[in-house]
Order: sequence, then structure tokens, then C-alpha cells
Amino acid sequence: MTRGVPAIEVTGLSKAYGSLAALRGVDFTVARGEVFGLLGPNGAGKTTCVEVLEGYRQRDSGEVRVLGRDPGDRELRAHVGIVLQSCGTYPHLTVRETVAHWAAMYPRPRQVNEVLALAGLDDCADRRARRLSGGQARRLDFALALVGDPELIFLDEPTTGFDPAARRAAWDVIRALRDLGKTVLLTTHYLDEAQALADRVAILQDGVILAEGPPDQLGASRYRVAWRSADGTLEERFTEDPTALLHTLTAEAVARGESLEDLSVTRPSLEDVYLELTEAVA
Ligand SMILES: Nc1ncnc2c1ncn2[C@@H]1O[C@H](COP(=O)(O)OP(=O)(O)OP(=O)(O)O)[C@@H](O)[C@H]1O
Repeated sequence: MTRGVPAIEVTGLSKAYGSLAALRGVDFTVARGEVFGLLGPNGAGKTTCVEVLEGYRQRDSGEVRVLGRDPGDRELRAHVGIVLQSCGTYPHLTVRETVAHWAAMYPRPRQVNEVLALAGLDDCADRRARRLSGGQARRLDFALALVGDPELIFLDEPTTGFDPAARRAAWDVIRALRDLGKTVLLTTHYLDEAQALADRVAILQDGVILAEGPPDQLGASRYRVAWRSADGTLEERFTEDPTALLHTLTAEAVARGESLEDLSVTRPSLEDVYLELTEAVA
């Protein structure tokens, strides 16, 4: 559908619930084939934003294009996958039957066996939906979002409540989607998840985007230089120019006849940047 345009384009998106401004002029673009992470504390506006993009919620103002179309366009439905929370399953159907049932609703579905493999459901394909574990049920939710072979997939907190093994399995599904060239918009509270999966992230707070970029580069302009002083105290400085700072620090230490023990230069992690930005605004 409409090649050559970004998967998602959002400009000046605003949405209020009564007097509460949930989104206040949000702008971002997601390229085709990108995994984009929307991060932010509770109440930041992530779900509101995703629901506007999914066409479930009306915006108050702003421009929104999903695969080049307005989110309300019915044509989009066959091209967009939405992971609902166990809404599409009948307890008495097996996993395979459930996927086949959903496949029949799409014009060009993926092969049922392929979807089962992609979602890591091979081993429980013949199990009835009511007998699935929480993690397996979530994988079935994924499978149902994939069966129509969508170009764009929305994942709202896809691994909340998962045990570590189920999370890793879900990550593998998301990576497999990226390898297939799909675009994924993911909201998550887990910063390691965003770091592991997202090509780019946006940090949202109180309806405003505070920062946007590749997870490794969000705080790239500020480096942390740390060392242990002669009396054993851990010292740290933040700088945009670690070369100059190291030059000064090491020259001063040499002049004093000391060495800088445990000297390290590190980039802040996504978690450091997230906490710094969201706490500064809170
Ligand atoms: N239907 C609604 N009616 C009134 N207020 C709402 C409604 N839905 C969300 N809100 C409010 O809008 C703000 C943004 O909520 P939203 O669910 O979009 O945030 P979120 O970032 O997804 O939060 P969480 O991480 O907790 O899921 C919050 O203050 C929330 O209480």
C-alpha cells in the first residue's frame, strides 16, 4: 500500500480528555521497516497516541498518516496488525484452528504453518486455547496480528507480565518481523527491551516528546568520566568533550604525582537518559 511514503507520519498531534491534555503537539516519523519504540512513564500518552494511529481514537488536531492514509481509512485494516490481549480467541478451538479461522478473514493471509512457526507456537499448535499458559496465549495474540501479513504492526506493551523466557521468545518474534521487512511500533516500560529491539525511540512525557533517536545515541553528546581519587572517593564528571577533559584530568594528576585509579569513559545508557529526562520534567 502507498509505497515510498513513511510508515507513520505524525505532525502536531494533540488530544485532550476534557481538560486533561494527553498529547500536546507530538511529531514523529517512522520509516518503513523500522522498529520504533515509544517510551514514557505511566500516563505519558503512549496508548492514546497508538490508539489514534490505530484509528480507534479521534484526534483533536494535527496531521497523522499511516501507510500514507488517514488512520480512519478502512482500506488500512488489511495492512495493519494490532496485537489485542486475548480478545480474538475461542477457548475450545486449538491454536492452529484459531489462526486458520482468522486467516480466512484476510485477502492475502500468511500460511497458517508459517505463522505458527513465526510466533513460536509449533509445539502447542494442537492445544486448545483455554489450556495455554500466559506466555503461549500472548504468542497466539501475536500470531493473530501477523496472519493477515500486515506491513505495519502495533505492539502496545507486548511483554508486560512475561517471565524472562517468554520475553526473550517475544523479542525473537519481533526480530523475525523486522527481518521480514515489517514496520513495528512498540510501546514499552522496559528500557532494556527498547534498547534491544528498537532502531529508534521517542521518550514521551505529559503528552510531549522529550527526546528522539537511536537508543544508543540519545545521550551520545554527554559522556561520563569517572575515576577514584587518591583518598578512594569515586569522582565523576559529565562532558561533551571527553578528550579535552581527560587531557586536563590526567595532566593535573601527573603533576600531583598521582594516578587516576579506575578511570573510565562511558556513554549514558538509555535508562540513564530516560531517568534524567523524565525526572527533570516531573
Ligand atoms: N478514556 C480516557 N478518559 C479520560 N482520560 C484518559 C482516558 N484515557 C487516558 N486518559 C488519561 O490520559 C493520559 C494519558 O493516558 P495514556 O493511557 O495514553 O498514557 P500511557 O502513556 O499509555 O500510560 P501507561 O503507561 O500507564 O499505559 C493519562 O493522564 C490518562 O489518565
